[in-house]
Amino acid sequence: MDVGSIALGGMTSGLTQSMCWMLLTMFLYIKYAVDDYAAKNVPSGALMSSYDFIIVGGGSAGSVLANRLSEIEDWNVLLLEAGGDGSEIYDIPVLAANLQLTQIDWKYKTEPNKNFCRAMEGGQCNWPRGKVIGGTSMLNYMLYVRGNKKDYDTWEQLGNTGWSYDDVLQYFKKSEDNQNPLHAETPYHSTGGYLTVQEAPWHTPLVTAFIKAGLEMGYENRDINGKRHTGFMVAQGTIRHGRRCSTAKAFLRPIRTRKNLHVVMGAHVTKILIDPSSKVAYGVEFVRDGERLCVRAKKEVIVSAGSINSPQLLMLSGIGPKEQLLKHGIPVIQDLKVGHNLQDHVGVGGVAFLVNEEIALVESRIYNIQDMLGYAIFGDGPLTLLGGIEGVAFINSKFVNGSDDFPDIELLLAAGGACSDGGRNMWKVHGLTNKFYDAVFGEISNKDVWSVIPMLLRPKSKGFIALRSSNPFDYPLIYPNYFDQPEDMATLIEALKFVFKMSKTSAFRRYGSKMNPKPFPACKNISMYTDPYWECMIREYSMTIYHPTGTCKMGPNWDPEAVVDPRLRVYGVARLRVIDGSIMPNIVSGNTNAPIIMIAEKGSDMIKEEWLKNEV
Ligand SMILES: Cc1cc2nc3c(=O)[nH]c(=O)nc-3n(C[C@H](O)[C@H](O)[C@H](O)COP(=O)(O)OP(=O)(O)OC[C@H]3O[C@@H](n4cnc5c(N)ncnc54)[C@H](O)[C@@H]3O)c2cc1C
Repeated sequence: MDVGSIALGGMTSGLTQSMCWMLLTMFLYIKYAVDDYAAKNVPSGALMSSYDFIIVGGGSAGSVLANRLSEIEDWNVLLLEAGGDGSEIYDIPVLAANLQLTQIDWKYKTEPNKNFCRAMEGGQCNWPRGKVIGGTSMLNYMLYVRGNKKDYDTWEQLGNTGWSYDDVLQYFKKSEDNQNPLHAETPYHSTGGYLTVQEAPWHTPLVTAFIKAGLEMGYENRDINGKRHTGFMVAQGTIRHGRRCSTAKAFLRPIRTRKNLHVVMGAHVTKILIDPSSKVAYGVEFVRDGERLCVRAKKEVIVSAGSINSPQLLMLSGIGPKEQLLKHGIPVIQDLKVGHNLQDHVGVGGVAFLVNEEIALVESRIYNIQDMLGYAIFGDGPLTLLGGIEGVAFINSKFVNGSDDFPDIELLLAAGGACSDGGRNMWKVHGLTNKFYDAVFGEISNKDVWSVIPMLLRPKSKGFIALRSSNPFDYPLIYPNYFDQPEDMATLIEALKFVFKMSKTSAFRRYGSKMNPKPFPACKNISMYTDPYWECMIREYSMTIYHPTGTCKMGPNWDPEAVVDPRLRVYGVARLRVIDGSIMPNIVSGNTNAPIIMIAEKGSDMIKEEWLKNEV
């Protein structure tokens, strides 16, 4: 599906809206037509036979690596990306959800499981991932969240030397250009990095109500990426002048003219070439425009294809669980627990509260000439909202000790809900059946609502990724195993109870907040607002918060599950690293983009340390 038509579909109904759409598109076209979005796409004929480093995947991590490694002028770097170039249309923050199910999304689905995503088509949850330069940072919701200090200290305690919070803070700061002076002047933030971080320049009154509700419930309004983690905050995002700041824009666009970096798009890597006797990686094989090509790596191959594709590529190349590789007829080079340890943040959707004033984001209202021009010319207005998310909070359920500052629940405030686009697209993006949408949201379509998506920060349930076949173009099998561990469900129920209570604070009562009275069809025989009812809602409208991690786990050599060592080198295979979200031993207590950028910053430095030392 074409991005323009689906992303901007809501703008195209009616003559005026069509004109608005045309004006906006023309403006963005004239402003940027002369430039490539992120990089010049090198034609196959101009490729060299070998490069010092080959990076597979130009996503959140891969774009950072391409930049940092090509800082060394004597090194030649090749970045291979399966998707194409970006576009200014993808950069309109409020449209984030509309980028899903388009050609820049891999459009993964989980295998059906009766414990979750029951209201979804085929009982499968949609798992979007970016297939474009910038990867998932190009279709994410742009929230800038780092997680908890204890996450990284735990990584170190697990035997990953060099990954404590004190070690990694410098790498968060290295990439950051925080535009909020109140944050920037603290020891936790910095300015001048490639990645712009700021609040959306425009807000609805709902975010003020959210912060006030937090105060009423005993939580402070604070920088949740600073000294303490627990609290409520107006979200900061990876945006610049009100537009998305993907890693492609941040890290690749400024270095377009570097001669020692070749960026190749539309290149699907099908295999890492490894000498089976010496177990040394020496290149990659990829398919581009139907042609099979091979390139050699003089120093290293770095796999940054994300938490689904990195394990798939390793397994296709002979690195993975022995029984699984043999089942698919793949010769085993190294028997490792690739694809295991899958962790994701699961939440619950559809928790919508009606308000009695026109203060929320309703699609048909925000697509007007004034707001579009405000966006195009000044980078302001409702189109700058981070996928509609305005507030972030970290709270403690009864299962954790509040004084530890290690919250177990994150809340995301959306100034709208699944019904805010009048049933045009959001239900498809969430994978819901048409029947479910009509039953629950039909009567409140286009009404003013706010929602909170609560998410579980440290799930105990773990899943895995497995090969479907040895064909690199077949999608792998995804088993998230949400709620396998009962504690996960118990915590999420507490989160829903908190949100319900929050809707009754005076801050939200001021707008007459009232939960959507329509029960979920499968839950209608259960008393509303009881624990069994909340559980039923969670199992029906389970939602990934899109953070799969851990499938190429980093760990010390005594960890039987480890795939890479603390320097991100694949165990048993020389000159091969994995650097992306898949290396997280435990998922961080927050959104994953900033931590993955940090991982790539640190990974780049480790590579430089090792190779530059050898070259002296
Ligand atoms: C809808 C959505 C909303 C999100 N919102 C947020 C948010 O608000 N804040 C936040 O912090 N995080 C968010 N995330 C998560 C975050 O964006 C991701 O965790 C992060 O971008 C993943 O980075 P990565 O480098 O591991 O993988 P990716 O960024 O996915 O990069 C992998 C790249 O490799 C390419 N690739 C894969 N296989 C191959 C192959 N075989 N050959 C060549 N190239 C290949 C892919 O096309 C892709 O470009 C969101 C994610 C989604 C999907």
